[in-house]
Amino acid sequence: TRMRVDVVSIFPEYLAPLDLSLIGRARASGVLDLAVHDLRTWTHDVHRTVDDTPYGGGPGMVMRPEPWGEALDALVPVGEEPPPRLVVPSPAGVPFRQALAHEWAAERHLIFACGRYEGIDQRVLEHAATRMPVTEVSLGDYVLFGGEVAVLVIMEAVTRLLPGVLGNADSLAEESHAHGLLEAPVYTKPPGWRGHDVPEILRSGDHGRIARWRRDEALVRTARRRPDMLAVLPATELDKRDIAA
Ligand SMILES: N#Cc1c(-c2ccc3ccn(Cc4cccnc4)c3c2)n[nH]c1N
Repeated sequence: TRMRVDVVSIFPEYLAPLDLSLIGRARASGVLDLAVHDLRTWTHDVHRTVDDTPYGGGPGMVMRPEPWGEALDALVPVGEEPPPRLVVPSPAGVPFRQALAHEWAAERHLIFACGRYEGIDQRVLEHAATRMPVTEVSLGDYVLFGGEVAVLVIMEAVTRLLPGVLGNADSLAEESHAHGLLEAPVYTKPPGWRGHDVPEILRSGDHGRIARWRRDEALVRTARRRPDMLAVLPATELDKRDIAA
């Protein structure tokens, strides 16, 4: 197996979609070995308590350190080399981008800690960092209830980069953010649909002109929707299309 992934959550059923489609296939092909664990496995009281009131006051509850400590002890064999990476989705995390997906696709073992409530006691991450690399990561500037949906997103972005998971590797090459621009629009049959026609050029068979048309469309879209992405393009890319302002 190329990659082992452990996910710990108090809502393990939230991760059920990881059994489907591409990720299901990656698991079946043996390239990905995924296990989802219920954090309450590592509680010992009759109520299986995972949360408590926050020191310093404030609203909501905080996830207790003890169950997380025992969960990580159970999931990280002593002396595992290289150590797994612990990924903790959090509103306070570093932005999750394609570069991180590529980095994490090269890991042998990932452990995802799904927080809920107001988050996980920070000492869990501090202690884990003495044994393994730890990354707090955020999907974006909006507030979710917990880390589970972030793990679904991260797992999709990472798994599709594993060898043999994507059917035709070409679609990797063309994907957005690979050439630093947004994707050009895509079309398929019928050529005319509800009065909307496919751009003639795409049906011309002139592959040179089609490639140019797609790049122009990608640049226009990027300039309109994500000017921030253009700011970081190497100048040569802009010069090529002489759209430098
Ligand atoms: N990744 C990611 C996230 C989260 C996220 C992730 C984990 C947890 C665990 C608990 N919460 C709720 C919560 C805690 C503190 C303040 N506000 C909300 C989470 C939110 N929100 N937005 C993102 N992009």
